[in-house]
Amino acid sequence: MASLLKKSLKLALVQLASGSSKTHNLANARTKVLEAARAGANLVVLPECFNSPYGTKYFDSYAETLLPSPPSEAQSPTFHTLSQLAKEAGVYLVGGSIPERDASDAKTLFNTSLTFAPSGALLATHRKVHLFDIDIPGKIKFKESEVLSPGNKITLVDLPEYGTIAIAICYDIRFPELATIAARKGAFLLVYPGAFNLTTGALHWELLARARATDNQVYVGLCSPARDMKADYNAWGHSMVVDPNAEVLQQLGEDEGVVVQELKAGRIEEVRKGIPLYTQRRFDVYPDVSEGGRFKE
Ligand SMILES: NC(=O)CCC(=O)C(=O)O
Repeated sequence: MASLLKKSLKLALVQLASGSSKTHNLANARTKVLEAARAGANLVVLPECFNSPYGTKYFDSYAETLLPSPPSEAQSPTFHTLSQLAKEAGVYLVGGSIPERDASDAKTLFNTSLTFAPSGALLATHRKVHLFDIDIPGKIKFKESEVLSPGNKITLVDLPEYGTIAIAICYDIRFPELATIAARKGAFLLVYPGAFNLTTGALHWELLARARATDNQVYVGLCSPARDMKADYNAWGHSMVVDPNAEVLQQLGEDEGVVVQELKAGRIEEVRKGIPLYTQRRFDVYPDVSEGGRFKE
């Protein structure tokens, strides 16, 4: 059986400490991505909302317009920084996410991830599909939908030398259908830039990463901002890489840092041979969600 991951790849997760200065956040991202590239990374991931503080009151003032593509420098300094950086570092770069302003309706905002090739070309755009609306009394209330609109597609990205990865953002990880469709379409890695918090991070961050790996027998990478107890929103941190057998290969703590992990060609097939879910599914009993006809690439 051909390996989904065609050749071994070094994945880097950059757990960035972002603050209120977009200029500083972009410069810091550049320093850390170049550091990851020097450590041998082929694919580098930044956190959710890496160029701004995370919070509904910030999205409008930090938002950038991404269309027409490529946007001008004035429309999206972040697009240009990431594109140049991918090229300078010679890596595939999943640019975490940024607040995006719809080009045709200035009031409409999205939480959007941009992925660039080592040539600097934009490969994919993912708008967060499931907005983070929760209310746990006495703990945390957050309502992204007050200011953001949801995306409406699953995002698969072909990295020609390596294979296909799937990009989704944070709360998207709670919806197993999205991950399963991506895996059944051939993704070897599910990447989630994400900013969990001290309540749900402690409960579910690792659990969800390992669950999505277990369900789908693929690699999973979660990339968080560093924790800042002076910020309005305290990110959980703990960026982690999980293998197709749900083992946590590496995990950061709360502080800024970079983790570089080799993903091995053949490992997915080894795990699937041992526990052959892929040949045991009962689509005569329940539908194959990846063949539902509503899948949009
Ligand atoms: N930024 C987010 O989507 C946070 C998601 C989260 O914390 C969760 O528990 O889910």
